Amino acid sequence: MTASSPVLEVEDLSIRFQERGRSLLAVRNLSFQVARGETLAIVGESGCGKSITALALLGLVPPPGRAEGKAIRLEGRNLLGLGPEALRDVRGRRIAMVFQEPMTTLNPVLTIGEQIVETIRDHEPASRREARDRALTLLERVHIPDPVRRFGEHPHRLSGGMRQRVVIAMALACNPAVLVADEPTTALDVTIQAQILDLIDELKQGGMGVVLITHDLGVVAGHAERVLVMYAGRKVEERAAADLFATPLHPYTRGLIAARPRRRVEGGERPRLVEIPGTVPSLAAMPPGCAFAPRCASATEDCTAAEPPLTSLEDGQVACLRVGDFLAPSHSLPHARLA
Ligand SMILES: Nc1ncnc2c1ncn2[C@@H]1O[C@H](COP(=O)(O)OP(=O)(O)OP(=O)(O)O)[C@@H](O)[C@H]1O
Repeated sequence: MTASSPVLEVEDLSIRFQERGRSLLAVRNLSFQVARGETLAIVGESGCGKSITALALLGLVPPPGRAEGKAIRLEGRNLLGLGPEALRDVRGRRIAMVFQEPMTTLNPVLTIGEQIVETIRDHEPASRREARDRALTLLERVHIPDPVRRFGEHPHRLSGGMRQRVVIAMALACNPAVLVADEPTTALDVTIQAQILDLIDELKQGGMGVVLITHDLGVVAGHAERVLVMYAGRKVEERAAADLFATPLHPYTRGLIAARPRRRVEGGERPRLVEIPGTVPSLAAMPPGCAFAPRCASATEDCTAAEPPLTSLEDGQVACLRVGDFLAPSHSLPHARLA
């Protein structure tokens, strides 16, 4: 593999669960790539398959659920089909994950320092002293003030934002090639959210690829180069972030953008939040054709007849039968043209 090849390549990933004797696909035929130093945001409402995709990247789909397909290639190595030992070795060392709630990762009875030292020594033959020095450097890297004092403190002494910084420090302990962050800021207040996202931006300057999972498109703006929109387990649009915000193509993406909470402009009214009507269908009751059709104001009869294929654009992909109409010259969509 070369320096310019993607650090992570997912090819035709499906995730299967068994429920009451039925086999259900929570994720279907998902493909994407992440380059070095790039953030790919995966967005969609609750239940669209974002978290289970994140878990699959780390080989953590809870059994009897199963990830299947062609490849989850990390630095050129296919993780699909690796045994539990080999996966455990890759996890933490080459790919690491940060969850929404830091206390799910932190052990309340160990000090911050002990936990980072343990993480380092789990993966590398470092002496206690070396691991301690590296832990202190990591605390500095994630901008924890007074790291020597914090090293000896327990997690409950820290604020939510500081705890999330510690979790990120642990994720970085072995210099992973890819960081998967699943709603890393949802539990935090708005100012702290921005600081954590800025920190992730800073860390990826070193070449780490980032997969940022969120239901909130507001989080994505300014913090992701590309955006993949999922609906009912499927990719429905993938574009460069700037293009997606300027000219969203899939009606679901447009709905998510309209539903995005926005701040009030000084002196003005808070922009109205437009909810997408209806809810994400359950896996056991997928509607025929396009899964979004029952909630879509643009849907026609054709949309319920067959599932729309994922169409390539010059700058990405979209799965909507009506995309040709949205791309017509009267629709001023300057960046998007069919490839
Ligand atoms: N262990 C499991 N067993 C059966 N089905 C599951 C399991 N985990 C997830 N699913 C199903 O997979 C689908 C996708 O769930 P997932 O949690 O990935 O969605 P999400 O978009 O991340 O939503 P959220 O933001 O609420 O986590 C859902 O329909 C869910 O019911």
